[in-house]
Amino acid sequence: MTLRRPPSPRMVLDNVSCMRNAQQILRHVNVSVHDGSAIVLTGTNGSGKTTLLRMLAGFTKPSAGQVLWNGHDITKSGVFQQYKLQLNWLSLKDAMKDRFTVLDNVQWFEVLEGKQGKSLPALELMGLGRLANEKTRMLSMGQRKRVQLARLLAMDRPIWLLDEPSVALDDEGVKLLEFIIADHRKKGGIVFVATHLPIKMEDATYLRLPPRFPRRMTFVDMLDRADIE
Ligand SMILES: Nc1ncnc2c1ncn2[C@@H]1O[C@H](COP(=O)(O)OP(=O)(O)OP(=O)(O)O)[C@@H](O)[C@H]1O
Repeated sequence: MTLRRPPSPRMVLDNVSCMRNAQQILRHVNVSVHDGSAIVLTGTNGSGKTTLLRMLAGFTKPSAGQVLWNGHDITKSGVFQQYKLQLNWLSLKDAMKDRFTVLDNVQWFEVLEGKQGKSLPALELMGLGRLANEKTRMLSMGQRKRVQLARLLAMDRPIWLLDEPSVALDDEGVKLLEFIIADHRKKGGIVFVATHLPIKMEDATYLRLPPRFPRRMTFVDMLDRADIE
């Protein structure tokens, strides 16, 4: 009988720390990520969720430790050239051109990927088919977020880095987000999500980043005390 070795993780954050402006933001983060996994980053404002996503995207380098992809350090230039093609980044800055149509704003990214035919179905799935030929400046915030989600689908890359993806979405939008994340994972995709809001994801790994400073009394605490006294 031969014993099959378990698959190696696709990504490993190996004792990763990060400094910004001479300040320690992340300390000794360790996590192994297999295909199909979801990693949910939580923590108070300023705890470093976006910093961690930026590091995974290669915008910021770890000050110690390594991010490994297929066992290779992503900061090595030969590796990064390949790794960056795996990434899909969604943040509060939506990188959309207001004077372009909604469809153009998705298709542009799809064409850069050398792909075609996915943009309109992706917009339709997001409930925006009717608006595909409207100028993007006509959209509400939640509709813009749906366009960003359509872009994820049209670009179809394996590793999604999502910073607050549910902000501005209505209930149906959040369900669509949960659906596309589940579907992506079923196909082996990996999702990192930084969020303050609940997003349903089966068997997700939760990584709660500690607050950077001891908590001081806030206005909310004062209001709570006023209730008691
Ligand atoms: N460009 C920057 N240069 C230096 N320090 C930065 C920069 N951007 C953010 N920081 C610092 O890094 C810390 C972590 O910020 P980050 O945006 O990663 O937190 P977060 O957990 O995503 O917060 P939030 O919940 O508010 O989105 C903050 O305290 C901030 O002061």
